[in-house]
Amino acid sequence: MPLLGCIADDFTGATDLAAMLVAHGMTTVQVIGVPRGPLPEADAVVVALKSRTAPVAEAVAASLAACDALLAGGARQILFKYCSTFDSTDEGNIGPVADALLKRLQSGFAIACPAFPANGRSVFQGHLFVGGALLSESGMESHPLTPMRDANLVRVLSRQTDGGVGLVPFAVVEQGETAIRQAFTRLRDGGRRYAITDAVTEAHLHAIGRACAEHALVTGGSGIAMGLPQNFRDQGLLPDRDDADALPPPRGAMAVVAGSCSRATLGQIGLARGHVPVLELDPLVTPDAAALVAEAEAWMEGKLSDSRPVVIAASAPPEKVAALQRRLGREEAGALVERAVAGIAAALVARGVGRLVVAGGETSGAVVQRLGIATLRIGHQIDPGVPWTHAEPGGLHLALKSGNFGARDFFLKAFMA
Ligand SMILES: Nc1ncnc2c1ncn2[C@@H]1O[C@H](COP(=O)(O)OP(=O)(O)O)[C@@H](O)[C@H]1O
Ligand SMILES: O=C(O)[C@@H](O)C(=O)COP(=O)(O)O
Repeated sequence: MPLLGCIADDFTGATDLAAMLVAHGMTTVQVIGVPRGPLPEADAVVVALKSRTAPVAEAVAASLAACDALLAGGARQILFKYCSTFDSTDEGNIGPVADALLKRLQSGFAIACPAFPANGRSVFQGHLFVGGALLSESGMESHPLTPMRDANLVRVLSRQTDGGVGLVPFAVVEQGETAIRQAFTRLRDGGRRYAITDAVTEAHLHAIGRACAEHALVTGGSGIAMGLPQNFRDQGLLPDRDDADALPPPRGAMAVVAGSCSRATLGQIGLARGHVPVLELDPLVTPDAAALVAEAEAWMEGKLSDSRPVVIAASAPPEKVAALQRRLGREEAGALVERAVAGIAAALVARGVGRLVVAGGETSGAVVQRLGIATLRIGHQIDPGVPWTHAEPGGLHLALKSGNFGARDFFLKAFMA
């Protein structure tokens, strides 16, 4: 019976969260989509949805169904995981999903904290920073699906909910658990539904986690999960574990597919170019998913190997993304490329690839669905937020990389023993 039930709004986000829980001693299984049968045996279950950019009503319905399944399976606390860059539009989906979950849990208050210091995401005076840059100047302002042009999270979340949004500022968080608890109480008693909570360091996240021990719903990035396992240990519910990340040995050829257009992924493709075979597809020249798959299939013949990866990318810089979107519309442009990358992943697996890295959140969702994967057991992290996982059915070793995550040599490093 899981202690913690998690709902993640995309698949890379789900593995990022699951890796955080494993690193803090909870065995964790990621379930793809709303669980239909009994929950897998683990301390934490992460339900991976593809709801970040779905229409609001769909995102709410899927999140509630996931919540119900987790509660029915015995979960004692629900964590709603969204992106550490708060990816959403003014219509949602973070506000509407959190509102619906609070109502279902008969609770009136939750924190919202996307901070993830190991990946440079910090929240200060309610403003989200990526490294040293405000969110709105970090590259995220050009995201193909959820351009983030305002770094003030109190304002951003206020546009997505009819509940009041307050702030627990840095000066309070610095004082630790008791001060944070008191600030939560003041905000709740003052009629606020959400507390954007500043966090710059992991010590802040541990203190915030402790202050949330009794909250029915916690919302945030994966960073917020680092303080939660200790609450269960303190209650005598979670034993000490040091082998939560064990996986079977990997086999087969190595490949990377990329549909993320983030600065980090473009840099990783650039570095890989000098070291391994790289195919860069141009959906602007070939705006047809089947034709892009056929081009990739022809290219991959004779190139697959057990000793170094191939990289196949549809990723493009902002001008090219904007051009395809002008031609096809934002949603169709994204969907076309996702279909193409998913088809290419299936072709790679059919030709013996046993170790696959997928770059991009939406892209990973499309690939996992195309491959018919039901669960992912979580292994060790390659870089913060990106673990190797073992997929069932099929036994594929899969790493789902958030577009923004990973060092520049990620596509090479992932395959080093
Ligand atoms: N060349 C391109 N033109 C337009 N859209 C693209 C292109 N390449 C990828 N995309 C789309 O951009 C989106 C990237 O989102 P995602 O996969 O979530 O990456 P990230 O993790 O960086 O957010 C996907 O919908 C993908 O299909
Ligand atoms: O919180 C994060 O940054 C990631 O876990 C995440 O959600 C990544 O989403 P994508 O950038 O769309 O991969």
